[in-house]
Amino acid sequence: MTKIGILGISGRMGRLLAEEVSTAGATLAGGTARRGEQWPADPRALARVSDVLIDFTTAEAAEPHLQAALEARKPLILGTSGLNGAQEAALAEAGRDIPIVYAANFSPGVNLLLAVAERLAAGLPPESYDAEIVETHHRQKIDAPSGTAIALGRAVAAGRGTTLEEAGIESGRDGHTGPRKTGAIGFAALRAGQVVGEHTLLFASGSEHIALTHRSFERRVYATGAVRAALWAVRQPPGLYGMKHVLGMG
Ligand SMILES: NC(=O)C1=CN([C@@H]2O[C@H](COP(=O)(O)OP(=O)(O)OC[C@H]3O[C@@H](n4cnc5c(N)ncnc54)[C@H](OP(=O)(O)O)[C@@H]3O)[C@@H](O)[C@H]2O)C=CC1
Ligand SMILES: O=C(O)C1=N[C@H](C(=O)O)C[C@H](O)C1
Repeated sequence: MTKIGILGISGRMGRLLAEEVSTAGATLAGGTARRGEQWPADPRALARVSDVLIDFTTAEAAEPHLQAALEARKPLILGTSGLNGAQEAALAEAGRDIPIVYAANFSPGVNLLLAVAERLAAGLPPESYDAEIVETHHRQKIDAPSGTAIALGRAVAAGRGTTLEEAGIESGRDGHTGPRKTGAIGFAALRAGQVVGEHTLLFASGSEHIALTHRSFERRVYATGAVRAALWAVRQPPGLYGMKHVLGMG
């Protein structure tokens, strides 16, 4: 049985991941947490006794976790959001040595939505159709825009044959912003109550709107996907993969 180690096992996602490991017929190798009260805080020790690691923690913690996976030569499933460019570049580098599945969202629905977003963007010229992404999450979420919102923005940019950085980002508009920049991709983030995760992608021209909305009603959908990715990753050669590869959409 595959031994799965969970980095961040005390968290909202970590607790569900621990349940999903046994549901999927795998073994829980152990877990870590920041405070180390119930669980130890040493990712290296966990990596040594695990066949594969799953990380749902913070961007700050993701770096030492990546090092632990690299040192132990164990696959890593990374669901943590809020990584910066340098941290994402380090993942690409590490993918030369170990299998890594890095996904902003492990739900099947969101990964299909990403594919549809890219397709739609390819057919809707940016001169006529403004792309706006609105996301809503629970009040505890510490990063914005969400990883999924950024992934949607990247999908739109890819469909338009460019990158998010080149297209331009308009985020958190406030005050005298001036008119919208043609081709820019807009982001708005709401934090309210205990919303699990909602994302809407809007394409709006002067004469029509297309709005695509995904709502998660329970976090378990992410946990199930991440454990599925872990069982897939142990059979893969080194590489940086996404959930689309796990789902056979790559
Ligand atoms: N890709 C996807 O599908 C999804 C991604 N996420 C992302 O997963 C991450 C975690 O979300 P969530 O479970 O809600 O967060 P929580 O705050 O509930 O849990 C965070 C976990 O990480 C641990 N942790 C925090 N800081 C450190 C640190 N410096 N070193 C080691 N461990 C640390 C915490 O330990 P302690 O309890 O001791 O503080 C806790 O176990 C977020 O980035 C979120 O955006 C969430 C859902 C789906
Ligand atoms: O923090 C969360 O809760 C979530 N984070 C991920 C993100 O940033 O997109 C995935 C999901 O939306 C839930």
